[in-house]
Amino acid sequence: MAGKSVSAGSDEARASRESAPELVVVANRLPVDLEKLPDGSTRWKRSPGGLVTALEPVLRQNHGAWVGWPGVPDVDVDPIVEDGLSLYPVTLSSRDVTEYYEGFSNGTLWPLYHDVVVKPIFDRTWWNTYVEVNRRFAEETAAIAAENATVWVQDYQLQLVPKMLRMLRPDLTIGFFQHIPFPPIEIFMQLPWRTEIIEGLLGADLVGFHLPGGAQNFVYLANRLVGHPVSRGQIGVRSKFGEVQVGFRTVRAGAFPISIDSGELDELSKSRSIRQRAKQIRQELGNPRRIMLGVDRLDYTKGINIRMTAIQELLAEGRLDPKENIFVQLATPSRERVEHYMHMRDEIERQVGRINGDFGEVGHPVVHYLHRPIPRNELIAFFVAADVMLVTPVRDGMNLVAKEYVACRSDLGGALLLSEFTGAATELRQAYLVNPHDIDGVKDSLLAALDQAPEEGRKRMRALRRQVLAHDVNRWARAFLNALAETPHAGETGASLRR
Ligand SMILES: O=P(O)(O)OC[C@H]1O[C@H](O[C@H]2O[C@H](CO)[C@@H](O)[C@H](O)[C@H]2O)[C@H](O)[C@@H](O)[C@@H]1O
Ligand SMILES: Nc1ccn([C@@H]2O[C@H](COP(=O)(O)OP(=O)(O)O)[C@@H](O)[C@H]2O)c(=O)n1
Repeated sequence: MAGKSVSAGSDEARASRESAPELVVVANRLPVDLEKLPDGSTRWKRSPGGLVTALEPVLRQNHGAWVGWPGVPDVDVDPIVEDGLSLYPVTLSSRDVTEYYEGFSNGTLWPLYHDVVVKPIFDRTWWNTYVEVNRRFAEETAAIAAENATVWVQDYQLQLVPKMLRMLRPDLTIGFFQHIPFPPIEIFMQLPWRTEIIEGLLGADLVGFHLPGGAQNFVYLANRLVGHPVSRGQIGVRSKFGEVQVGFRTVRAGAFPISIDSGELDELSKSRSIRQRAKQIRQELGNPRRIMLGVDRLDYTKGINIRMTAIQELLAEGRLDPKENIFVQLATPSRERVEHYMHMRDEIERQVGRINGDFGEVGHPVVHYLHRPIPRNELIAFFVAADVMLVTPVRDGMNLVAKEYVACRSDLGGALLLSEFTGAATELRQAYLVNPHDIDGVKDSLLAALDQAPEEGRKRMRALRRQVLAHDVNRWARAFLNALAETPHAGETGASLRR
């Protein structure tokens, strides 16, 4: 792979950086996944998700590059170097996938950062592999980034990369964005490697979070665990950053709530083909009076079991008529070899079976459950068809699904039931907000959303759409990159980007 045998600081490496990328995104996954076909050949498939949509145009404008894992273990793929956007794959072995991705990232950090909803596993072997893989990402990035380039590291899988990268390439301007919640102090303090993680993040010039609370927690921990002087004021949204003084460097921390390509979704959802498909979906479901919808990765943080319990109890109490109300749950398979994910799948599938067993009829199940990825346009048609969208996580960094639903409702129809414990709830105040731990509250709000008067529904949806359409993903990326360009280090190195 390019640059691997050349040390980042050598003259040879410096010379080869003249045409090198000035903006580099580093993320656990590449924007494309390598797919292995039955005949043994491979092909690239675009990865879905807001991150790719957000960053791809900015990267193209700046002849940028993306460093990441191609999504399958044990494949050594060559970089794809193009004028627009270049891709630099980082190879992960099967052991890396088990210990760094499924283990430390998703068996330790994911549950710890999501309020310890399930018990995190603290395994020293996993930690060692996490360090080793983070080093590999840092080395790959150091080898390809242009002199004084801007590097934007993404998410909890790569929290050590900023410090490692700064040591290899002090000329770089480094940003980091955390896509999941950054936990309260008492929870974070459980982590045996808490100081190393904070020091890793402090290698960045700007550390971004979805919410001010996450940024505030980080600043506090930088003082408590590493003893750095820190600012004391309240951190705002896209403004009023926190500061940590690391020797002569000032590290900033800020809140930048991510969003979606709202304009594109709005347009797509108005197209004739999507409208027709939405109508057809209703027909295929037997033209029920009301359709409830859930769309999630199958993850225990998403509260899929909670909405099932609420529906089951409402049916049992006779407050929801199974002949008139249908629930569709679209669940994308996720992290399937991690134990807690297996348990959650079993629990959900038991609930589906029980509800249909108790309340369904032959040919008329109450719950329609699909466990597979859904094509983008099909998903949009479901959003258009649904009367109530159920988003009930026990904790979620943002939750883009909630914003996607709103963007797809130019007809001002539908209602959004939204957990208070999602990042999205801080912006989508006109949703039916619920505490997912309060099942009675969830049931009452679900009925209120199903029975809302049309004018009340339109009023809420109009306000929600105003928020989502005005704050799109492009604005998120620009706000972060502009703040990064204004950090003291960026000023010194003269980093400037076309944005
Ligand atoms: O890569 P996977 O292990 O398959 O997981 C998918 C992504 O899940 C997480 O998403 C988070 O980011 C979203 C966008 O900021 C946010 O809306 C959501 O609340 C988060 O859970 C994870 O953080 C990503 O790294 C994964 O790629
Ligand atoms: N069955 C599904 C479920 C989600 N998705 C997409 O996956 C993304 C999920 O983002 P999110 O922020 O809500 O949650 P995470 O899965 O990133 O934690 C959204 O863009 C969904 O539209 C999908 O394509 N198919």
